Amino acid sequence: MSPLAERRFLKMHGAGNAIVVLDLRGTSIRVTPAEARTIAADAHSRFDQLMVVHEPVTPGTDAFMRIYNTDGSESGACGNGTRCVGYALLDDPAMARPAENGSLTLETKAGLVAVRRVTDRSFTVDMGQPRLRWDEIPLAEPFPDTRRIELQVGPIDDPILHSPAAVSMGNPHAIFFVERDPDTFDLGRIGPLLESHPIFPERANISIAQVTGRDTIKLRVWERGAGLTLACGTAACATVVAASRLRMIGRAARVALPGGELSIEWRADDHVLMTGPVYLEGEGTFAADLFAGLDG
Ligand SMILES: N[C@H](CCC[C@H](N)C(=O)O)C(=O)O
Repeated sequence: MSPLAERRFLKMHGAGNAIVVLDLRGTSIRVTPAEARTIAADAHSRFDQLMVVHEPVTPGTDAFMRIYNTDGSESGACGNGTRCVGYALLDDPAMARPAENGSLTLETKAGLVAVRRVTDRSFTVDMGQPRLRWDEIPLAEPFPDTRRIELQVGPIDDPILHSPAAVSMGNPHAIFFVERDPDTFDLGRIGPLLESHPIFPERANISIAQVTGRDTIKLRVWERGAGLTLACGTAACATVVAASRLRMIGRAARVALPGGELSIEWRADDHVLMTGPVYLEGEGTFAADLFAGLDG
């Protein structure tokens, strides 16, 4: 029987991004891609990202997080999910441990993030610094200027989308800036084509963004390994950085996504701060036979 059977999880969302939080501290259990896919496929625990909390690795941090997409792939960052983990480690009766002044330092395979409470249901995450060099995104070709890369969708002489920005927030993002409403593009069809384009050796999250004011952006996201989601925190961060680099906005914006609004600031010290809501839908335990069909 899987060591995950009958373990408790929290069902949450951050601005509509479906998140499951699982606490594996005190165990040596590591969720396999197949187990993550199985959890995502169950109606009680479906997620866009699964946030697994492990014992801290680096001294001075509070926990190590592994982040799984619906397809079982792992990501180095998840903004909405990190706010949900912040809530769980500060407020959940079973998961909370004493924390320094209501803030936590969490580690992922991409580095450190810091989360702190703003209000009862709002948290700010310091997502760290954006990675902007072509080989940090990563891209398959040495683009000297990642503010616009040579990539387009549609006919060469009349592309539907072209010249996206490329940014990593610990995970790869391509952002197409458009003049008209992003909802008028068929991202459900375009997204999967671009997610796995050879220019992205680790695939990519694909965003379509419309700058609607000096500090407002409308954003739609096709997520790597998860598909269309109602919100994506790292995409919101990547989009503000990209728009700022292109002088389309200053260094902060409110980003409107289908599931809600996120406030992003690319601070002068190069750290990107994201503030947004968390919502606890409930909790559950994985059925004893949920993983029965998995070999090994
Ligand atoms: N929804 C997440 C992003 C997950 C990124 C994941 N799709 C990947 O990079 O593989 C967020 O709020 O930042």
